[in-house]
Order: sequence, then C-alpha cells, then structure tokens
Amino acid sequence: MQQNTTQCTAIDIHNLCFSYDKKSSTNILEIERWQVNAGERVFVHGPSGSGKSTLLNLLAGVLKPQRGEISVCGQALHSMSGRQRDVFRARHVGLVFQQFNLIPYLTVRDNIQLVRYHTHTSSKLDEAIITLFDGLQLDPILMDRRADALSVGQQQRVAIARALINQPELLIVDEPTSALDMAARDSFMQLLLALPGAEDRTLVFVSHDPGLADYFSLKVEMQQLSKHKELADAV
Ligand SMILES: Nc1ncnc2c1ncn2[C@@H]1O[C@H](COP(=O)(O)OP(=O)(O)OP(=O)(O)O)[C@@H](O)[C@H]1O
Repeated sequence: MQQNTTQCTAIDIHNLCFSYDKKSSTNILEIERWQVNAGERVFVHGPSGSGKSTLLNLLAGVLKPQRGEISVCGQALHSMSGRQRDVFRARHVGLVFQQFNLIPYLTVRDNIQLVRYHTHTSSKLDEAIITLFDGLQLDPILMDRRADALSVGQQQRVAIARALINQPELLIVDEPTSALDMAARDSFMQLLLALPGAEDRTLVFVSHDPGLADYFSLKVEMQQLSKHKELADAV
C-alpha cells in the first residue's frame, strides 16, 4: 500500500462528492478529477463558503466523501475506516489551522509532544524541536513557555513546528496569515518555504489573500475545481 512519495502523485481525486447533510440534494463539493504531483506547492483560493476547509479536511482524512475516490500520498482514503484515516493523518499529514489550535495552558513542548507519532526520548524530541525552531527563527527558550504566553506570530510558527514534527509528506495550511501585517506575512511565507525538506514536501495552502499566490507553483480556484450540483442530476 505504501509508495515512495518521490514517485507518487501526492493527491489524486476522482468523481468525489461530499455533503455534510446526507439528506440534502446538494453537494458541498463535487470534484471530477484533481491530481497534484508530490513536491508541488498549491495555493487554494475562493470565496467564503466555497468549500476550502472542507477540501482540506477531506485531504487530511478528517472527512470521508459519500462517493468517489481520494488518494493522498498513494493511500486510498475513501476505503479506510475512521481509525485507519487517523493513523494515516498522524503519519503523513501536517495540519495548521486558522486559529492554530494550540492548547493554551500547556507548554509549547507539550503541545508538540501531543501530536508526536513516533515515541522518542525527551532529548530526541527537544533536538527535533530545536531544529524546527531554528528554521522558523524561534528562540528555544519558548519551548518551556505556555502557549497562551506567546505572541500571535510565535503561536503561528509553533503551529508550523507542531505540524512538521512527524516529517509529513503533505503539509496543509489553512489561512495562517490573516492576523499578520504585510511584512510579517511575507517573512512568514519565506520562512515556511525555506524550511528543511520544503522542496520535497507537498504543500496545500488556503488563503483569501491573492497577494500570496506568487509563492506557489499551482493555483486552484475552488469554483473551478468543484461544482455544486443537484444530487438528482449526478445520480
Ligand atoms: N460541519 C459542518 N456542517 C454543516 N455544514 C458545514 C460544516 N462545515 C462547513 N459547512 C458548510 O459547507 C460549506 C463550505 O464550508 P467551508 O468551511 O469548507 O468553506 P470555506 O471556503 O473554507 O469558507 P471560509 O473561507 O469562510 O473559511 C459552507 O456552506 C458551510 O456552511
């Protein structure tokens, strides 16, 4: 089932239909075909409500389509159980949410430790965190600070470090720059794209900000990718 990510198509979607409400006649997403090669940097944009977060959750295996096929890093998510998709996500996907989702009363180290898939000694974990912090220009002293004592920019970079701790092949980032001014936004993008392994990792990045599009090799407009169709037409 496993494939070498350097040879595989990172994302392969075929005739996918998704609706939150099984009784509704309208799909939130309908994607006939979408393929992304491993290592590609994809900028996903589209109006509010067009299904960007829903797409990210399908790619991460949080949601499962009602119909069709979705393979990520060579793994067929549509035929996995919820538990299998959880394992898939822990091993292959790094997720950064809009609100960062750090647990406020835990230290930065504990926030990162929580998502660590491989069990390593605490010194190995610290080593891995320090390497990531170095690339993200974060002071290692922050590891022992509570997450709610960090600035927004620091929380955002810690969220990236947490997403990368398992060395995922796919990094999914949802609207991470909305709280930043333009200069901070650009330096964040430069850091993100210069991190070790960034050239081999597939990046799917959602933003409303068209000013970020130039950082990406592929641009995807949600309304072109997905059609909202009456289920009755599709059946
Ligand atoms: N858990 C849910 N249950 C039911 N409907 C939902 C749920 N989450 C999202 N939706 C609906 O699905 C549609 C797509 O939502 P989604 O959050 O994917 O859009 P989006 O493009 O990410 O929007 P935004 O840019 O505002 O974050 C919207 O109509 C939304 O109301």
